Amino acid sequence: MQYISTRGLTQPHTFSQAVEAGLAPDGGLFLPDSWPDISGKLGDWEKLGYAELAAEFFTLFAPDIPREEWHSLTQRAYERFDSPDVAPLRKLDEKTYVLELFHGPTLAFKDFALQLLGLLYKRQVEHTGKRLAVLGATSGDTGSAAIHGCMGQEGISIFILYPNGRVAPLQERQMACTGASNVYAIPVPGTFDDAQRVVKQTFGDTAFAATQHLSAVNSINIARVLAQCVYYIWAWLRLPPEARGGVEFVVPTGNFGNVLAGWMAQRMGLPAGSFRVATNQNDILYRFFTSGEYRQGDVHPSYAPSMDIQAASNFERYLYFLLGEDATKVREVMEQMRSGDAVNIPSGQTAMKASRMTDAEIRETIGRIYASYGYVMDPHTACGFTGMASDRVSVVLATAHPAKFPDVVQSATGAEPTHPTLEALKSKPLETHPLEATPEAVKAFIDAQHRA
Ligand SMILES: Cc1ncc(COP(=O)(O)O)c(C=O)c1O
Ligand SMILES: N[C@@H](CCOP(=O)(O)O)C(=O)O
Repeated sequence: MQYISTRGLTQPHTFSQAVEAGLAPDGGLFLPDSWPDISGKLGDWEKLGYAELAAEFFTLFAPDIPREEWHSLTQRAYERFDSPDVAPLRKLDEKTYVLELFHGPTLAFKDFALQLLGLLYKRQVEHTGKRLAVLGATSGDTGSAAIHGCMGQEGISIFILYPNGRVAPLQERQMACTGASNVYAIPVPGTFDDAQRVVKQTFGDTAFAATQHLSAVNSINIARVLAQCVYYIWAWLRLPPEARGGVEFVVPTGNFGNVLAGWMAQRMGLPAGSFRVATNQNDILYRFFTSGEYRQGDVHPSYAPSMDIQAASNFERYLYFLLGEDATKVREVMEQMRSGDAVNIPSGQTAMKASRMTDAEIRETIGRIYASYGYVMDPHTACGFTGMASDRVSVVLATAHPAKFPDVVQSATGAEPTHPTLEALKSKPLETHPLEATPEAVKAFIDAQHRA
């Protein structure tokens, strides 16, 4: 299997090459050039543990890495999760399940891909001898998960840009209190979208990217999305058989990587029913899926800060399919979006459902679900608990631990959620490297800190 770019101007890459690059040199996103059919494998996969399932899944997409090595990689990636199930599926009632994706080292779903990606980077450094500069933007969770996947690793420096003052205080501590010498937590002015734009512009300097061995750690990296497909398969296999076919996955969404992973699993033959994109008040995706118009607006800080996003990177992968896998059309539409114009796209048969929530509704929902089930959830997960389907089972993806966002959770439930990992961070010194939000500033900083 090879990996092609959504913009059609990049030579096909192997899995390892696509992972190393992250973003395709033509500015597009990598996708597999063919899709395996997993429907016949689900019966065998039902007996596997999480790490084994992930290994079997990846052997279909990355034949350049031997199967035994995949098993060793996934075993190591998921051994630090604090639940034996890795991704436990909790039943709230006959119609409602929660897939808990916050049992990894940084207490957010990003650990599923980033623990593995850290090991893939390590392997890459060992195989090629090249020192990698890993670069990413975060609205809070990707940054800490990426840092925990890479910190202390020989041959890797990691640079994470985040919007100054717009991530939760504990998320910032997870990035800036590691004490690791290869980690650079970089607050920049503006929003997550500004940080992500600067990261993409930095990759746009292909000579710089090549000289510094730059790799993208956001879900623009195809390994991120593939790793996230696995927990949809896992959850589907854990549902009662009669609930599986129609199941609706409800996915708190910002950069569109998480829900795209589920949709891709369905495209490979996972017989899931439907997907609902759950947004906060930054509702560009809600507006798209309900009207067909993709129009960027201003970002407004919310109780679910990791989803304060208006320019969802992975939407480009979805667009590629909506536009009939026509890379020329993707280039045209992406250019239209870049110049700030609204874009109208027929959503057609592949349309997902969508919902949105204001801050007041998020707080009310956390309180209501706690009162009804005794279940405490974080504000991103709460965005999923509206407009539940009445005719089928729903699985809501719980994307972060409530203790990462103690203020809103405490105001909704009356009790402060805590976690020992986060408590330990409170007394540690913060080390940040503030920069201007420009590719020039970022390149100069990487140049000064990273020995390629
Ligand atoms: C806690 C949490 N929930 C949901 C999301 C949305 O995920 P995605 O960006 O993959 O759509 C994010 C990040 O955006 C997040 O950090
Ligand atoms: N919510 C994310 C935003 C970046 O998403 P990614 O999946 O593209 O890395 C975050 O926590 O940073």
